[in-house]
Amino acid sequence: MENGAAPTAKPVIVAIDGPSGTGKSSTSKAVAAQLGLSYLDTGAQYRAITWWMVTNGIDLEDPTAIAAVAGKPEIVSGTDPAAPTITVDGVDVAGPIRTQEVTSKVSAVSAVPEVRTRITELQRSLAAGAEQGIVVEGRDIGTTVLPDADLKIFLTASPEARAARRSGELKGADLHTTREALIKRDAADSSRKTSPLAKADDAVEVDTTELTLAQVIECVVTLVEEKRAGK
Ligand SMILES: Nc1ncnc2c1ncn2[C@@H]1O[C@H](COP(=O)(O)OP(=O)(O)O)[C@@H](O)[C@H]1O
Ligand SMILES: Nc1ccn([C@@H]2O[C@H](COP(=O)(O)OP(=O)(O)O)[C@@H](O)[C@H]2O)c(=O)n1
Repeated sequence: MENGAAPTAKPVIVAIDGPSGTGKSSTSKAVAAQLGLSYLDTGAQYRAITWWMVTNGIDLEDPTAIAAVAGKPEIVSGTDPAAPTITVDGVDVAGPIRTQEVTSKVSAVSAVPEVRTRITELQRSLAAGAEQGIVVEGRDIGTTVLPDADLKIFLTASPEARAARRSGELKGADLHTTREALIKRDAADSSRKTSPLAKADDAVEVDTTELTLAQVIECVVTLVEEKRAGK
């Protein structure tokens, strides 16, 4: 090696997709932290643009109205897995993007092609700038945003397991209502025309229903290490 410098590993790009409550965020954050990679929660970006539209009184029943202002808010994502951040026009929206109102409206906003084009550009630019590599989680990362990712994972879990995990987070939330809302959002995300929630042909599917979070993390870390070792 010239100058005796240690060989630097090529940045690794990992795409993790799947429906709500399958463990994408928790797994992606932990894998990125363990392997020294950046981390991007793309759902947070769609939630952030939805929050801006709600706050600015945009008619979310009208895709043309959404498209007309899709370029207006400035969305900035911090990609440190130990402390991910999200701001809209300089305002920290990490809390407000998790309200029931935003959750119930995000699918309508994320289905609009102009919104997807805008957010996809941001995602590609963050992935390209990640020096060590990045774990990007969402719905269309392996299929559309980063089709050349080094590793693609598609997480699944039964609707019952996913609803139980979500209502555990939303303290006191009714299990049946949570399950119905989750199934409705998955259906909307899977059936939209532009870049729907889908498993890429070359993604590794991991059913997390019977696995602990620690087991899922270990499984993904092993898959990344195998890729890096060229297996
Ligand atoms: N394999 C698992 N077993 C049990 N709970 C899990 C598992 N994976 C994730 N969780 C929990 O389920 C909830 C939803 O996980 P999250 O990572 O936010 O999913 P997603 O990003 O796919 O919506 C979190 O409270 C998380 O701690
Ligand atoms: N790559 C992505 C990520 C999220 N989304 C949209 O953003 C919403 C919120 O995503 P999220 O990852 O925060 O959802 P949860 O898994 O936290 O429930 C999804 O329901 C989709 O409508 C998307 O369209 N494409």
